[in-house]
Amino acid sequence: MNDHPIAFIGGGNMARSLIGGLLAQGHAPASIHVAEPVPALRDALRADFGVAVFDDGAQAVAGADTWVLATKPQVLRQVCGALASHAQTSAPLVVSIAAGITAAQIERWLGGGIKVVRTMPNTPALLGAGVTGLYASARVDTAGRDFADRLLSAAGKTVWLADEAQMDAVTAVSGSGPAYVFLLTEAMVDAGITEGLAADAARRLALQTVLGAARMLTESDVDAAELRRRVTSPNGTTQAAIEMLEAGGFRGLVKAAIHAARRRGQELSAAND
Ligand SMILES: NC(=O)C1=CN([C@@H]2O[C@H](COP(=O)(O)OP(=O)(O)OC[C@H]3O[C@@H](n4cnc5c(N)ncnc54)[C@H](O)[C@@H]3O)[C@@H](O)[C@H]2O)C=CC1
Ligand SMILES: O=C(O)[C@@H]1CCC=N1
Repeated sequence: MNDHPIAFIGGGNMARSLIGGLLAQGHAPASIHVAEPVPALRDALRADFGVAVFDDGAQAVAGADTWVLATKPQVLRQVCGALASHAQTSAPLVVSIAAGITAAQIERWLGGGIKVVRTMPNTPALLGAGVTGLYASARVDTAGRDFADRLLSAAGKTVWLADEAQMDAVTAVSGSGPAYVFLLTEAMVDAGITEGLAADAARRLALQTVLGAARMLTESDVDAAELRRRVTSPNGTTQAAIEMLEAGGFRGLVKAAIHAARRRGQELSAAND
């Protein structure tokens, strides 16, 4: 797929992460076209990646048989409307990364009869350490699914879903998920400073702890609950901390947060239809 032309519509943060992954996989920069209205972002894309940049979507999709929709959900209807006649002519495989917006909405906005793969990557894609949930609409054949899988594999792991209704839950767990880990890290650093550590020491201790814990989670067969138990000595320091988190409703709060994110995904679909 390395010279297979791909058009990105939107050249913001996530598009940059995916483009970085494609280039690391050996994709030819000249075969990546990006439509991005902000001149400074276009300049940065050209300078950083050597990709072909355009201020107009129609120019970017010319000759590309895969389109990646990477704008905010709020502008996607308008973006698709402007590209509908091109979609009808060239019948591309359309891969969306937009939160909330359904495959059926995209297909309708592009004039109908279009192959759409709806995906939800996350920002560790920048390091090739992301994870993406994917759902293919019925029109997408095996070759289209394989292509989408390879495209998103450049950003990390892939998880296919048979039921599109689950995509908002994917968004809530892994799409938004890095922010939860960052918030926990911020809170750990702040608390360390409150307990008397220098800011730099608190930061280094917290960051390496998150990295080490993530590696233990992903590099061993032991589940999170058992790993937690192994840190928690009876009547020890961890037990004191965990009891405080449980008493404060930590698990319920995480559930409520993820539910709120899933609901917002559904609202984005309805509000931008
Ligand atoms: N940031 C994240 O962690 C994740 C974001 N997403 C989804 O990715 C999409 C993009 O998000 P970000 O990259 O964070 O946003 P962003 O704001 O960094 O990028 C969107 C880009 O689209 C450009 N744009 C606006 N109108 C356009 C048009 N008519 N044609 C072409 N480009 C246009 C904007 O100038 C901007 O650079 C969103 O739909 C979001 O739901 C998905 C997974 C994770
Ligand atoms: O916050 C958002 O809406 C996007 C989708 C997942 C991560 N960022």
